Amino acid sequence: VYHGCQGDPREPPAVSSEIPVIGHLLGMLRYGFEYFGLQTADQTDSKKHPNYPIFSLNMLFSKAYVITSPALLQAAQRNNKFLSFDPFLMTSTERIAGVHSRKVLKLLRGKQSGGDGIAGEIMHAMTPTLFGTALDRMNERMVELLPPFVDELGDAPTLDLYSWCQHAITVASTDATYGPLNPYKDKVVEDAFWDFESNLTPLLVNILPWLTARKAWESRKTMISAILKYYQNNGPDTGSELASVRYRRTRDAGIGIEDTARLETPMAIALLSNTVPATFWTLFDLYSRPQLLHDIRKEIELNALHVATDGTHIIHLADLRDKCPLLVSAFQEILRTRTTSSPMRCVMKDILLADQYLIKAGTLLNMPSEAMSRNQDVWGSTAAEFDPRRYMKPVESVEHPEDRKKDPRRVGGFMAFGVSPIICPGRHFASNEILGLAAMIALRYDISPESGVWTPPQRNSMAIVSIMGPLKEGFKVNVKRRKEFEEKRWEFQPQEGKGRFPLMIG
Ligand code: HEM
Repeated sequence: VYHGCQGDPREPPAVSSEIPVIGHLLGMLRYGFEYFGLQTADQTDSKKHPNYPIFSLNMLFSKAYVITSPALLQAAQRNNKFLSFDPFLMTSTERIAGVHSRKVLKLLRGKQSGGDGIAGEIMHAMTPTLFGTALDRMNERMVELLPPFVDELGDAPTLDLYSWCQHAITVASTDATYGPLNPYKDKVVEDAFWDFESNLTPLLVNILPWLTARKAWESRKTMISAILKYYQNNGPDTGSELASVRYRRTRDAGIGIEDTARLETPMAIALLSNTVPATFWTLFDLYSRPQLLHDIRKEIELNALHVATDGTHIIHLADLRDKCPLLVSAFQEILRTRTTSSPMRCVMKDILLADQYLIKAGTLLNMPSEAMSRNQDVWGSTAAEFDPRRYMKPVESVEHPEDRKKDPRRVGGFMAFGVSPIICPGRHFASNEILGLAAMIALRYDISPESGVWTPPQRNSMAIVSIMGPLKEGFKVNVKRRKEFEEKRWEFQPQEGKGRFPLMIG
């Protein structure tokens, strides 16, 4: 528990809000975790947002420190054992998943907070299910499902590209995870999930949620009963290792089947809420740059497209990974420039960060990517620019000799998949899915915005857990089949043991 500001001169400087006392709290309710990033230095408004390496925000009953410098981010990483994610995990278990049993919450809570540490164990057990042969199996299923969606893309001349991404990714990702009895196969359950995910803020605020968060509350009920049915029909037996490991570990810990179903609701958030907007922005950022799109099409066509004797056009995923460095680099640049990742930890003990700044036990520590992703110490003088070749190794950039001097490793600045030691284990599955889809669409279709201009659409701040800028409304586009690839049969070919992408992590 934080006992108020002690006024220690070593504490980071406080930043005031326009509305006294409750301003920062209201800001968080309005903008979600993105609010912390909005407080960091901004070239257009440098007086209101002083360029401190760390500052504090008084939040009525608590205090949050916001780190904006990569050096202090690394200092925080060195003190990781005093920074905990557990309180957030428990809040999300209660408010998002809706688990209220004291006994179950104690089982799940971290050992350092007096619990049995089961939530941490389940998380730990998931990591190997998203690598190696388990990842191969999920990729195989996922890429079987995507081509029919891409085939249909050209059927209607105008469509909402965001809804299209949402439906295709939901079907392919949940089927690859849950198998033939996938509870999200039912469109009612799919729609319930997106109503739930897009309205999480009132659930988290938790004031009479059955009234104030009605949509999310009702949608969650629909999801839970579908997941329960999936368990009753032994769905995990025919699902991925990810689904069966989560089910088994939870049940083995002594948690009842209904609470196990509740605990499964946040899994769909991890699986979908970043991948969908990341797919949309990947398409948006490639199609809005005609020269880059042209270069990437050429790269894929030359290196990853194979034509079988019966004329089937096959995109090899391992070739996208190993032989299309521009595509992989541009994807990471899109993640760097679009992410609103803002890792948050609870401070468990007073820490003197970098021998200079005192951060006090019971406060929150936030590390918003807005500041880090654009920091010149990390990214050099082009930090503010979109450079699709930024991550290419020297040998890969024959056409661009100026890239030879670049060091592809950037410590402390790439935040899209989190910061060590909490790094997204689903990043390889997501990259296979997003890059496979983007590659096939790029070859087969021309896409232009219905409005005539690629103006970035508005984002939905109520979808508080997504860090990839989910949209508030859709984005209408015109789609035209490219002449050279009309009327062809298309497939993906995954390759055993080659599912991991060489991605940057923070
Ligand atoms: C482009 C897509 C994705 C992005 C940008 C992304 C991003 C992230 C980030 C930033 C974190 C760390 C959160 C924090 O520190 O507070 C995270 C954690 C996590 N992600 Fe992802 N993610 C993506 C896709 C996926 C997928 C497809 C899965 C599952 C198959 C997944 C599963 C997870 C899990 C389980 C964690 C928690 C890890 C832990 O606590 O140790 N993610 N992700």
